[in-house]
Amino acid sequence: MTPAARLSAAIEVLDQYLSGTAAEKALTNWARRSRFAGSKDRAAVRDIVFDCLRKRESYSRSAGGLTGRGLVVAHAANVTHGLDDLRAMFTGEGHAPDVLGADEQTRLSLPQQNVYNLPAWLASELEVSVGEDALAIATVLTERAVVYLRVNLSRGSLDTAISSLATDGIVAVPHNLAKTALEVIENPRKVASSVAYTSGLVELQDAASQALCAGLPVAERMLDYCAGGGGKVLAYGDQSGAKLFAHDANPQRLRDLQPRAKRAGLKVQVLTTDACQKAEPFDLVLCDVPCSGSGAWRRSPEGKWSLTRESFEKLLAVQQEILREAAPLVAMNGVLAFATCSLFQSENEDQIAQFCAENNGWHCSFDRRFSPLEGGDGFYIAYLTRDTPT
Ligand SMILES: C[S@@+](CC[C@H](N)C(=O)[O-])C[C@H]1O[C@@H](n2cnc3c(N)ncnc32)[C@H](O)[C@@H]1O
Repeated sequence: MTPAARLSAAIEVLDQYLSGTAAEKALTNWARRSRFAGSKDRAAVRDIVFDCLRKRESYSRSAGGLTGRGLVVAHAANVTHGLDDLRAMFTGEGHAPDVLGADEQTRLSLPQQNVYNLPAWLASELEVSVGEDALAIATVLTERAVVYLRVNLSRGSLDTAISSLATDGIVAVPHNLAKTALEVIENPRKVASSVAYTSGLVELQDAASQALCAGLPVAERMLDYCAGGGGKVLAYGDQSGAKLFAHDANPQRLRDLQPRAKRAGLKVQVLTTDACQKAEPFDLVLCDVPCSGSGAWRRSPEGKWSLTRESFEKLLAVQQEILREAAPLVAMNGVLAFATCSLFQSENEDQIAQFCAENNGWHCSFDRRFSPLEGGDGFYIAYLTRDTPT
């Protein structure tokens, strides 16, 4: 496909998304209809669509409306060099999008305003939570996410991983957020088939997520209560001698965990909810709860436009419910670690304050926010320590 034909495809996908289809589904539908598109075309169309989702508000302002074409015209104007380059893409010939109208060209020449690229209520939520960093953070969230790798130190050093990746054409450099973190600066799409990855020397994991796991307290028995694909329990396990357990309310979400554990050379015992109660106490229980995902909106930009106040309120209630469920599993003097990939105070500090106010015998012994301005995704971690009764 020509670059112009990829723009046309992105217009088609975005129109479907704007009429109510999830972006991933709209991309899959397009790929099924377009057997001629190779893997590079599919990746390029996906990149255009995701850029448009990240910058949906600023692009729709430039375009004078929220349409697939408007978003793609503004995207193209952002990545090409000047109006002549742009006109060369919008020729209406072959599979290229229609010629630019006079109105579209005039709009593109107007000065751009700084916008949050967030629904107004979420921009307010961000301002309340991070104060004067709000616009800078919202802007970082409109950029494409960096690909980070975690080096399994039990399998090899950072240097070994860098060399192994290089043999597969991948360039990676250490990142200062975590001592296990590598930032991929060339050929991130080759990672999944590289020897370093398939042999378990590296895993895909955000750098802030790695830092969060590395800081968790030392434990003999650690339960990851919301384990999902197991990213956190595996990161913790690589650096500790703890006996590892994993649970998730949705067992389907755990399906990648055992293959990943095997690749990393780790043993993780999966527990049902009942089995967690039989196996307690654990000296560390991590609750990486479902959240708005606001810290990771570079990766999943659709989330910022689909989140409603109602679904947000439900998430807040689920977060408290999970803390209530997990707390009895923690040993005396043990730690209930609460984590989100959210930037919002209401999902972070406020939840910890509410838990401590409602539950005697617990205190918050540590908390930390990771800002996307540090390079990784936004995260929050708090340790709730269970006090010995006096
Ligand atoms: C943010 S994800 C976890 C990601 C995972 N820790 C990782 O690092 O890959 C949140 C997980 O919580 C699970 N979950 C939702 N409600 C739960 C509950 N009441 N108890 C336990 N897990 C729950 C979801 O199924 C989801 O897999």
